[in-house]
Amino acid sequence: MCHIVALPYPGRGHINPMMNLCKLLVSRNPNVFITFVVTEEWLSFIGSGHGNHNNIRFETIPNVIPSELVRARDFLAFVESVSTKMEAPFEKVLDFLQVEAPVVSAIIVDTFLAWAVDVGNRRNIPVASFWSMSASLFSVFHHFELLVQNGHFPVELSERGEEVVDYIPGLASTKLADLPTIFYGSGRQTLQRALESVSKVSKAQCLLLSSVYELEAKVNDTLKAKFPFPVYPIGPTIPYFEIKRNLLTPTSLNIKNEPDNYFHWLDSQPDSSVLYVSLGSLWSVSSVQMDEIVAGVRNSGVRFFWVSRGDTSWFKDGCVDRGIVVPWCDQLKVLCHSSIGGFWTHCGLNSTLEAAYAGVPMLTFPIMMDQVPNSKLIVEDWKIGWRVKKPEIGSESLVTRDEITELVKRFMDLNNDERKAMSKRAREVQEICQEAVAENGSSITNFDAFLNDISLAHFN
Ligand SMILES: O=c1ccn([C@@H]2O[C@H](COP(=O)(O)OP(=O)(O)O[C@H]3O[C@H](CO)[C@@H](O)[C@H](O)[C@H]3O)[C@@H](O)[C@H]2O)c(=O)[nH]1
Repeated sequence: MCHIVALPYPGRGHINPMMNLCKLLVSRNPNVFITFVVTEEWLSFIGSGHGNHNNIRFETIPNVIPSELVRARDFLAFVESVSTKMEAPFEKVLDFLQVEAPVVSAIIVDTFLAWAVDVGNRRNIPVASFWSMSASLFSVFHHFELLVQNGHFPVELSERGEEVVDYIPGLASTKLADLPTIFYGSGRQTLQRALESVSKVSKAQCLLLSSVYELEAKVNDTLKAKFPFPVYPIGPTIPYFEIKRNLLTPTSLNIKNEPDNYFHWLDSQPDSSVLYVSLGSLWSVSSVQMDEIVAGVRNSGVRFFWVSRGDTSWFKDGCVDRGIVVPWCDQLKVLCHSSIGGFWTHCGLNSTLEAAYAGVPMLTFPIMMDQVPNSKLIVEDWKIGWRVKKPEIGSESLVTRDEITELVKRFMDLNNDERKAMSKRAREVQEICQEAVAENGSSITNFDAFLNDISLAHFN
């Protein structure tokens, strides 16, 4: 029996891919047993949804960090708590597990929980660091010194945002304004913590990337060459294994017990006619900008499926005749429905990869952090999306309702030649993702190699 302890960073965009990776591991090998460690609050959010897997069980640590419900209000305080308060209770969980059989064979930890690498090393337990963002971004952090050496850090984006960075190993040329906001804009105070986390990876025994090898081949090769230990791209770490068989039969995606059965609504819409709108699980845009987005999409006359995260104030006049507003949904299943023709996204990596896997073109509206370079990947490198919001050079600008209306109309017009080319490319990228997770595909091969490493204690 191979007992793995999984420790995700406490946020939806990190817990989901870690859970998906764990489900895949136990499905590849029935001798794998996983203890998934989250805060008590997070267990209350996810327990019922994920708790029915025989070989995955939960352990909790107390709520020593700010609640998920308020963490976006003071992100710096949240990052500091996560960096300093979780270690001691996590050690207690390990103490408890270590007197139990089976012994812990490995820890998989989110890269941003740098301290857990030291915990594993002190106890002689191999640590696999899991990076839930793009491989390209990992390379940028890992080679941060090059930005400094080339005079690109620190800089004012308003003066130099158009300058090109072409020296990060494996990374396609990119403008400074397309680098993560943590370097030059919002979240800057947490940069030091992020850099420490990435540099701590060299003390782990393996690196798991949520990247699809073929979609970031150069940068994945660079990282493999860089580290003395295995680097495994295993993406997309999305729940494709839960829908794979149903992909081509939309009505069978129906969830019988879903209280608001939005799949019925989707079933009744024409193919590729619906714009799916979701801005992820945490961040929000300003309310002035939100007014413009809602008005712009509505005025376009395009059908829409809107995830409100419970805030329906923008739709209180009830005027949603061509659309549906839900508090939350089964996102990948929705994206795979044949009526979905586009995704207005904030470019979180999970959403990005879910759209890529589903072959759905994107309208990109990054809010912060890695979402900015993800937007560049989507639009310029993979060519499966258009930008709504240009990278910020200087002060934050508003995208108006009229601009949005015009863009959404063109984007959802299936007869538009530019749109046709983008849809074709989206299908090619979809094929790349689906091949990566097919038997003998790059990600599945990497999963198996990782499992083999753990069971043979091959790390080092
Ligand atoms: O109605 C919904 C909306 C979202 N989701 C899921 O929520 C997750 C959202 O993840 P992501 O798209 O990555 O966005 P964030 O929650 O914002 O993710 C954080 O974590 C990501 C991975 O590190 C980063 O790329 C983002 O910038 C960061 O904000 C995905 O699994 C979605 O499938 C649902 O299940 N239902």
